[in-house]
Amino acid sequence: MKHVEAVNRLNGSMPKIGIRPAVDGRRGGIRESLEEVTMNMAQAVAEFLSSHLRHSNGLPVECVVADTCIGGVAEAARTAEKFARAGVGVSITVTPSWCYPTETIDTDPTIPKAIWGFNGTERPGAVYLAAALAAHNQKGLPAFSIYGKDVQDIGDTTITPDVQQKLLQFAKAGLAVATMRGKSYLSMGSVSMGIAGCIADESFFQSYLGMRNEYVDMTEFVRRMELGIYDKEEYERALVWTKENCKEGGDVNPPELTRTREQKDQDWETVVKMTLIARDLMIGNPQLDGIGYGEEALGHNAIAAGFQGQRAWTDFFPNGDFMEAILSSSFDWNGIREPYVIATENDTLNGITMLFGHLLTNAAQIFADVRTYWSPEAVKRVTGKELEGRAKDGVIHLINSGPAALDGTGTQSVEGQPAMKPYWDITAEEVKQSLEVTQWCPAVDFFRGGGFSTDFTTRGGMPVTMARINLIAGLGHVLQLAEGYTVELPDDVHDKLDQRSNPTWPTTWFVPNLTGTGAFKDVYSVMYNWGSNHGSVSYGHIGGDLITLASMLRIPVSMHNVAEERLFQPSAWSAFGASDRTGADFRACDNFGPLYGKK
Ligand SMILES: C[C@H](O)[C@@H](O)[C@@H](O)C(=O)CO
Ligand SMILES: [Mn+2]
Repeated sequence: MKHVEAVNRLNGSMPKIGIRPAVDGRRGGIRESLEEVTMNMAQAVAEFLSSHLRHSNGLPVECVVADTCIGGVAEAARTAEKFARAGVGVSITVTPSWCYPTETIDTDPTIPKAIWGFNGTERPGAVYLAAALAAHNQKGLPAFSIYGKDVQDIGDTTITPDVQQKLLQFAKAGLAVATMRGKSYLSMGSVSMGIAGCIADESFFQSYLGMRNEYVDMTEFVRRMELGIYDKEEYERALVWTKENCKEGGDVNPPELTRTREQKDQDWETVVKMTLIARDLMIGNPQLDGIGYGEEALGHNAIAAGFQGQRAWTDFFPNGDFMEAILSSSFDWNGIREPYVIATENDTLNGITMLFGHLLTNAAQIFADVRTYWSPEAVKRVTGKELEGRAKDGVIHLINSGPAALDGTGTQSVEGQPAMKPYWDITAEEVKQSLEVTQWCPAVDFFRGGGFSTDFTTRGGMPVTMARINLIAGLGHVLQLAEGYTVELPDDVHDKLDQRSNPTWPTTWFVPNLTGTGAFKDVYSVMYNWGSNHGSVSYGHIGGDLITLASMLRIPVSMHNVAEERLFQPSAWSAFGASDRTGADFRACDNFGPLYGKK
């Protein structure tokens, strides 16, 4: 299976990182002595970031360095102009020396910004850092502070590990902010079964994310299927691939609800067409121009989407599970490629959480219902077995029909452990294995129109982060997250518990890392404090990255289990209460307000 080449699927070029070497503007010795050291520092950061980061579509991350050191306002303005022309979406100012703060800082309010003030003392880089941050804070332009732990010698261009970690955490989150800006969330359908998260809150998308909302009625799928508005060649190829690679699972329906072989064969054709159509709706497809559908060829510039499905569609047509699962996965009949971000039930808030996770990890996400907390006692009662190992204090059952990416099987690995990787690191063998352990079961009674649900169980031992954005009247949007691990239960225990829920759906057994207090007192408390029916699961312990991203967007984080050392928010946040970081986050987000407009 080939890797699909890195391409930008959406309009607009990928955002760049702008590096700003700030210098003491005084001539006659001082500036001259600093020019080279400062520019070297900028080059070192540019080199470091572009060699460590890639965009989620696989394209390299490019850095743009200012033409000259920035000693005052004229050079700051020239740099801003260069950055605007180059498409810079994130800025990092670096300096080993004192400079004039208000003259040299980046004042573009919508660009996430950081300052690395070199920890040396031959020249006062940290004094500038503190004064420049004070200026940012005074002017309402929150910025991130990067200050190495150990003193270095002037001229030393090494980036110490603590500085590297901060640069990466900042840059990844900043690029996510810049990447989603100007893109769309496409609602295919509207509100599914009364789930409030499906109601697109346009002011959130516009003011907080800088995104547009686009909408299509689900009848658009019918029109495109009936009029043949899809690429017929691709459809034939997709159907052959699907028949060869997607194993139909057992039908658990009672005889009166079992669909005939003929109906099922037709359902396969429909779900494959739906997949092509949803993707074309999101990003367009030049092939459609060739068959006379120029407007459809353009798509909705959607970086994320959701499909209402239930019930308006699924009462009559096959469900969206195949479409959602395949698009959310890192491959299809065209090869191994970037996953699409698709929320089942058009839960926009979970869809955006998936987008955050995708842009931060570059990998696929698992969308799931947060369905059941199983205490050790309840498991014992039902199965007669004790939970053991990581599962010993109870587990949370994540399970939903729909878009759990097949990457969620855990058949990819990093150093022998299950993982979900960026598409360019995934091997053909890993894809094959994920298809082998997945069955596509005829949909159950919820879905009168048939369809096929993905059934697999996630391998245990994968470090993951479950997250979710919630909307609270009067407060606004808040993010919650829990870092933890997937676990595997012994087959007999798994089967008993799975049978009680829906054995035709994908299961992830999740155990959060506990801190012993608050929402992380025990596994039950995590379930109890979850803000909605859905969660999005990302590979890795990315809580720190999510918190950094949320702070850039001014979305407070209400619940997390991330150690203090990994929290990295704009420097102003500490002015809102340094000993109560969660409360400070709420106050700071409220104070500065959304990046792109009014609350
Ligand atoms: C099939 C059912 O309607 C499920 O889809 C339902 O339990 C949900 O997923 C609700 O989020
Ligand atoms: Mn659901």
